[in-house]
Amino acid sequence: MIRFESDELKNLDTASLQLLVPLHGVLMGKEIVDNWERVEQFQARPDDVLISTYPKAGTTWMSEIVDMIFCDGDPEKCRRETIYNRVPYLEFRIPGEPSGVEQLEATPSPRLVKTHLPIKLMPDSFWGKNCKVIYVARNAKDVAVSYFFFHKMVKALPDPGPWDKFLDDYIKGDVGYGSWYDHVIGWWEKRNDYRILYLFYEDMKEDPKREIRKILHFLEKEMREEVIDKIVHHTSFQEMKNNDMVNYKTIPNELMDQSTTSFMRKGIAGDWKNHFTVSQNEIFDEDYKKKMSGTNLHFRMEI
Ligand SMILES: Nc1ncnc2c1ncn2[C@@H]1O[C@H](COP(=O)(O)OS(=O)(=O)O)[C@@H](OP(=O)(O)O)[C@H]1O
Repeated sequence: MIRFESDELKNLDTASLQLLVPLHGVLMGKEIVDNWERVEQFQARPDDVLISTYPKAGTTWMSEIVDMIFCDGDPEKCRRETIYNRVPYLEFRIPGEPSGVEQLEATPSPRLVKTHLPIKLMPDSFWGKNCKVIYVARNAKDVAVSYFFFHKMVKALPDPGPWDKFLDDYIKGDVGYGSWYDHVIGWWEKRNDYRILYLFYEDMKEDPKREIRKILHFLEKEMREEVIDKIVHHTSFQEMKNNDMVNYKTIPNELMDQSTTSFMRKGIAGDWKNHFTVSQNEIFDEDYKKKMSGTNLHFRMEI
């Protein structure tokens, strides 16, 4: 279990964690890259369920929904542990704590696994074992804003600088996990080759019950109406914001400083309109049109 209590971690200079290095052309945290062999050779199990997203697209939300399903809709069972111990983060690595791979190796089946890896970096074992994957995609502009605030909060990420600079880096894919475009398109193109359920954050906001039904169908599970309603309630933004087992408040301030902005920040579709200037939006839209021109993948920028 990750407790963020080790002496090694307490004495760590967080600046050493902020370095991004390319891995097969994708910028990633150096700690992840240093541990890459273990990730690449990870042994999936056939009943693993993988939750995959580009950062800030709704991973924690989906993780809580799927764990609620696995716990037959019992919120008390979900409160047994923090989300990062219930749904280990495959490529996670921080000195002094078990890595995501180590955590997963010690987790009994059926396991829920979190990843932000682009599909081209996925360990082969997930495909060999025909694992089910739930992918959540969120519109590029809201992800940019959420990722910017996340960089300000998380001391293991590089200082994002001012918003204008961060947006520029993000458009170019010069951020951790690389280009949003490569990520959402890469997973979209393979959605019919493997058992992938491709969902959208905006659809979940619009009608969470409808999307939870899709998840239940995909996981071949049935639930009574009132249990589904309970899951919708327990995984609403307000409930999750106040739930210390999912809002990351258990992480020490030195690693994640939530004093100015919270992990559960706004939880809406369309917040980008409060942050993009008219000119930033024009530049973004022009670049977006080019990069998305070859795909039939469509996003709603607001609902
Ligand atoms: N229940 C619920 N409903 C709606 N929105 C929610 C919910 N839970 C988390 N969130 C919002 O998701 C954003 C965090 O994304 P991730 O969980 O993918 O972050 S991470 O990449 O795993 O760090 C972050 O988005 P922003 O508020 O826009 O920053 C969270 O607020």
